[in-house]
Amino acid sequence: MIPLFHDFSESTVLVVGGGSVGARKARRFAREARTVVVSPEFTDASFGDAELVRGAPDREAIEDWLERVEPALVVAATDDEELNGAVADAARDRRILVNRADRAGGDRGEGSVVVPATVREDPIVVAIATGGAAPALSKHLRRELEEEIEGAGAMAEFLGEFRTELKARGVAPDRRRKLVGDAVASPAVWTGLRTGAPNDRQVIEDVLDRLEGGGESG
Ligand SMILES: C[C@@]1(CC(=O)O)c2cc3[nH]c(cc4nc(cc5[nH]c(cc(n2)[C@H]1CCC(=O)O)[C@@](C)(CC(=O)O)[C@@H]5CCC(=O)O)C(CC(=O)O)=C4CCC(=O)O)c(CCC(=O)O)c3CC(=O)O
Ligand SMILES: NC(=O)C1=CN([C@@H]2O[C@H](COP(=O)(O)OP(=O)(O)OC[C@H]3O[C@@H](n4cnc5c(N)ncnc54)[C@H](O)[C@@H]3O)[C@@H](O)[C@H]2O)C=CC1
Repeated sequence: MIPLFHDFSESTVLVVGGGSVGARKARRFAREARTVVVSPEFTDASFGDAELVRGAPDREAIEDWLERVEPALVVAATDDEELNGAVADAARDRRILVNRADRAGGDRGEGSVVVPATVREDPIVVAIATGGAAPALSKHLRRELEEEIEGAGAMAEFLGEFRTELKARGVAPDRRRKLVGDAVASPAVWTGLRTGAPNDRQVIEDVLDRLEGGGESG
């Protein structure tokens, strides 16, 4: 399987099954997509901004749901393996992406997607999967990485502005690459960002002074 980042902002995600797994997936997708959850019962856990629809679709009713909702992705998260299989088959027939919560391993079939453990340090996103071998390990690594990359979001924002500034000043590509490489490896820049530098413009000026002055070339 190949990791990709997918924009769901104009899409619908259909979650079949309203238990704790359905709720977790619904919370995640509802951050961005219109998310509809169908289930005869819903757990007390939060479903985020998802729309909850009571129902217990069988194989045929699933076809109707897909036709009506036109989802970009379907999550099969019921405790009924056969129904999850029917959801996956129906989605595949229509070339809709499908995430089965009750299947592990690499042999997942066409159009399968896995929901990874995710670390967010906006604008940075890290996705972790274990090929289905051990989701608990994905969760464990996610927690470790959350600590590890603290502050990297601010660095990403800073470097984004820094690159724009260098381009605006007409700095040649080779020189730009060197300056950006030096900035990202500079302990002083990391410390400045982590201790809440006054503003990125000032940091950019300081970094340019320092780097162009040859004081810190990394
Ligand atoms: C294949 C996959 C399909 C998919 O769901 O996309 C899948 C499948 C299964 N998970 C199972 C169990 C558990 N899953 C978790 C947790 C998470 N599972 C997630 C993803 C995935 N789970 C995909 C593979 C990802 C990878 O490759 O690593 C995470 C990362 C994302 C998310 O789901 O949001 C989320 C952590 C989020 C976070 O905290 O960051 C825990 C831990 C817990 O709940 O505390 C347990 C109990 C402990 C254990 O069993 O490990 C079972 C057995 C069910 C049973 O016992 O019957 C199956 C089915 C099977 O194995 O057959
Ligand atoms: N991917 C993951 O992270 C994990 C996956 N699992 C797998 O996911 C499945 C679901 O896990 P939980 O949410 O903990 O189970 P659960 O039993 O709490 O929830 C299942 C939900 O499916 C609903 N349901 C039953 N028939 C339905 C139908 N015809 N249409 C729509 N909804 C229906 C039930 O009302 C219930 O709300 C488990 O069977 C297990 O195989 C379990 C743990 C973690």
